Amino acid sequence: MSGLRDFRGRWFVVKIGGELAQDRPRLAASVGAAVRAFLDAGIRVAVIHGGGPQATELQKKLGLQPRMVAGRRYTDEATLEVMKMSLAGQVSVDVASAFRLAGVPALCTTGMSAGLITAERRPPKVMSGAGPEPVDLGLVGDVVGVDVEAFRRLSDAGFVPVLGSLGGDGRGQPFNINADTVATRVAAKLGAAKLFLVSNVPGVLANKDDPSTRLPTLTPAEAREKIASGVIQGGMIPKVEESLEMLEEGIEAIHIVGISPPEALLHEAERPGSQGTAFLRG
Ligand SMILES: Nc1ncnc2c1ncn2[C@@H]1O[C@H](COP(=O)(O)OP(=O)(O)O)[C@@H](O)[C@H]1O
Ligand SMILES: CC(=O)N[C@@H](CCC(=O)OP(=O)(O)O)C(=O)O
Repeated sequence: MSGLRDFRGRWFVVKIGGELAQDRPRLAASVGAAVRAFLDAGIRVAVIHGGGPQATELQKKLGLQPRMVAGRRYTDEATLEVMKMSLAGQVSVDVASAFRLAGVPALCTTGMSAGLITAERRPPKVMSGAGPEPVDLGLVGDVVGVDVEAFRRLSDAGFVPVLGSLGGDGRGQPFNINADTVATRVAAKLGAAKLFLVSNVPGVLANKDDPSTRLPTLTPAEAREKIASGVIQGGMIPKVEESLEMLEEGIEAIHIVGISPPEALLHEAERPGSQGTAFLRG
């Protein structure tokens, strides 16, 4: 067990899945309260949020057909407009509202602002689960830079930077980026002590349909075995794969955790493995 004060002056990065932003009071009571406690302990916090379900709903309202390829959204010009509207609009304001409720000074924007997240267009790639041909996802970006100094200045000024998962290149072209990807890259570049991927499940489950089968801790070797044996599937695969890659780049611990009970995130930070799944190095 480690006290939060042991992390004074270090960074914690928290990723919020879009689904969680749909219930603001619940988000405030769980993630909001935990972030408030981190700040009170002198920890620097950055937040990345997604907005997948909201974007899908808006696409459908506009008569557009969402096209997901191996968990990533094919993004043409019209889809990028939808991502701007949902990530920088609806979800950003809903997340700001939850943090306001929790007394957290969140500055909500996207990675497009200043030079926070630099991205470049992802070249066509063969993707696991999407056949043998390289897939061109359109205006989807890879993170190639994080302005660590800008994060630090916002934190020094008393703000919690909260970013929707858009990034831009030197010519100002915005790209849609998976929010788990942004969060893992930001955590690695900030040298974060902890990354929390807060999702709609309580952690990695031995049986994905039974929340009582949560695995408290996983080493990289165990996690790879669980992917190979099919225990970890679907949306959880990229989350775990990216996490393992980032552990190698220096993040000390990654926690996949839910928001039920509301104290789950805070208790997981204090006692790794008590409420979620903690990935620990080696
Ligand atoms: N072993 C597993 N443990 C937990 N969740 C799993 C597992 N295998 C597959 N999943 C699925 O992964 C989903 C979480 O990924 P995703 O929907 O991409 O989350 P988010 O929107 O928070 O990024 C869960 O809702 C669950 O359906
Ligand atoms: C390229 C790509 O797939 N981008 C994601 C960005 C939002 C996201 O990641 O939202 P969640 O965290 O709610 O899943 C998307 O368009 O859905």
